[in-house]
Amino acid sequence: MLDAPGAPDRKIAALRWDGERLTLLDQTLLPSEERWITLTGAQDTADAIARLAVRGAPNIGIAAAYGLAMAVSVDPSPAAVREAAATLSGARPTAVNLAYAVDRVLDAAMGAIGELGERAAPAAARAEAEALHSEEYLAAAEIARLGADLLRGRRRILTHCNTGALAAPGAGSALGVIAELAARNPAVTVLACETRPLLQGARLTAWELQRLGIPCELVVDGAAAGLIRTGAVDAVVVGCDRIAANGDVANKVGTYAHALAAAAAGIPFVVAGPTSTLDLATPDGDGIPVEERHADEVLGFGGASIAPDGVAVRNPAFDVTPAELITAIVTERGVVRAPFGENLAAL
Ligand SMILES: CSC[C@H]1O[C@H](OP(=O)(O)O)[C@H](O)[C@@H]1O
Repeated sequence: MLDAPGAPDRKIAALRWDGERLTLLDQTLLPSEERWITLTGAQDTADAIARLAVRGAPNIGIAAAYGLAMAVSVDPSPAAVREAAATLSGARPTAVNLAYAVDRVLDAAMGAIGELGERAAPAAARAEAEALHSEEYLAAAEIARLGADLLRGRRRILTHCNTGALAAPGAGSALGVIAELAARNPAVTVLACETRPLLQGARLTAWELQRLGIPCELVVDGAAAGLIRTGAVDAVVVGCDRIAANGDVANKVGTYAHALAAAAAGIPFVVAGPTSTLDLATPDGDGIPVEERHADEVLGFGGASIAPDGVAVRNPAFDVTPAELITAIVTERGVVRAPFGENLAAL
């Protein structure tokens, strides 16, 4: 099985599709265990997205697309198709890729039903999901190329959360840029922020970079600003979960702090992501829904409690970085700079 229809098999893939079933590398178990799970439809796929067994904006969308395609194969009636789409769309609120992907497959299924009847819906839904997967695979390669061109000569790169093959097809988004930069310049090194509370940086990015053979130093999130201030970082490169029409970007919580530090230090702060993450219907960052996750994620990890019983918790999973702090947004259609509003609309 390949990680994308027609794509060359890769060492790391977060999900695989065999034409009928979606299998996921359960990312909640990494790096200690590599366990693949097989899904059957909308509910188990939505559950996997909600608990971050599969995660990362593009891969959330692709998983949901295949989850809907599997559901349509079971029951292609319009009511069942719409219910399955709603189940999947409700899995997580921030990454616009989820709604984008579900809407594409839903439209394909409903269009087939309208034109040819319910029996045509499964093939139409499957084809749309596979088309999206292939598009995202190709987008990742172009983002890596354009991002590495942009950052030519930058060596010490700080990144946040996980944006590699575990988050998006192919080489990923921001980590794909970093991998291409490292392929062109062996002196490239990465400062990977651990990314509390679910530790996507410590558990996933460090794991990916080790497998890619790219030097990486793991840092606690709170160390990033000081390292940037003292000149230890040449550029910050991060992913995105939703880009508003004015260029404000929602990304993993902690990203805004890195943007502030980068601006204060005068180094580039670069966002990388496919245009499936662009939400021109949302005027600015204030309109982006920021997922608030369960307090337990903050109160402990791996079964160990790290806070007193009864303490109150806030656990926003994302924050919004204003466009004025962003040097450039690297998409597969080109590198976008300020004025972001008109330049994003022109993509
Ligand atoms: C390539 S998109 C990766 C993006 O998604 C992550 O969030 P989560 O791990 O909660 O899915 C994070 O915001 C990354 O930048």
